[in-house]
Amino acid sequence: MSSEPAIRCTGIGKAFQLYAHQNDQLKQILFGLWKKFYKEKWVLHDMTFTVEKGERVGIIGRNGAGKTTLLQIICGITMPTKGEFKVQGRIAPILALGSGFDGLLTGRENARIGAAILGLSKKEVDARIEDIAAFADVGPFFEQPMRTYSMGMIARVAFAICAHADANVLIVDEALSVGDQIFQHKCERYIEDFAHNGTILMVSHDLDFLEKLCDRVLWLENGVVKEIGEPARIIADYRAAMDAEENQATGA
Ligand SMILES: Nc1ncnc2c1ncn2[C@@H]1O[C@H](COP(=O)(O)OP(=O)(O)OP(=O)(O)O)[C@@H](O)[C@H]1O
Repeated sequence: MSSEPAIRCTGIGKAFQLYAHQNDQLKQILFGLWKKFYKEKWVLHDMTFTVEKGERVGIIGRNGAGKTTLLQIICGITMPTKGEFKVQGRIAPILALGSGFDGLLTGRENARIGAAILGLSKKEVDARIEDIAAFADVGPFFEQPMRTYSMGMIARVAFAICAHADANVLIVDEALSVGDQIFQHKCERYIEDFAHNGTILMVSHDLDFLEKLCDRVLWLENGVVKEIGEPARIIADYRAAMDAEENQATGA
């Protein structure tokens, strides 16, 4: 087994292109060689960190800090503007997978496609599809088009596929927040179980769960790593910063 980390990010930066007017995008395509018709919005800056094989790393930070964007880069959904990243092993991107579902296809059809995208052969998909259905536990909706699903039901199917994909790197973006309590606990048990053998990189606002699960926590602020290290310490610092800001805002 190679001693390379499961995830290595080196100098990752991400800028989105913001267009002031709708037709600026067309102008950019036609005349972009001569003039820039967009403003760059940098949301990640020079992010360098590694996640070792078998490590559980949580990512925390305020809304808009760049957590989802970072996970999307690591999952290959969006490209970094600067820097490089490398992932060793098979990724299961929980929730990100759900955003690729086709609303016209049934849960079963999307689950088959999703599992294949994650690398399962047709034979493996055939063997696991009923287990995926049972894990998702959306009842007869599994045979209905996914446009009829609630957010929580979409998350259930996405999570179920990832849980059966033989992945060794689990990327979780707030997957638990949209599920009901029963499903949340089922996912938590699955994640805790997965943590015995696999690598986990997980974004969550559930600080208690991250503190219990993770070996390290990364605090992302305005697109930079503010702190990374021992969960209890980082989470205490983060809570103190949030409390101080809230007190300032409310004049308490
Ligand atoms: N496609 C896009 N185009 C322009 N800006 C974007 C795009 N996607 C995200 N952003 C911006 O990037 C920043 C980081 O967003 P991101 O979703 O990564 O934050 P986050 O930390 O996951 O937030 P939250 O906790 O609210 O989920 C935000 O300012 C957001 O508005």
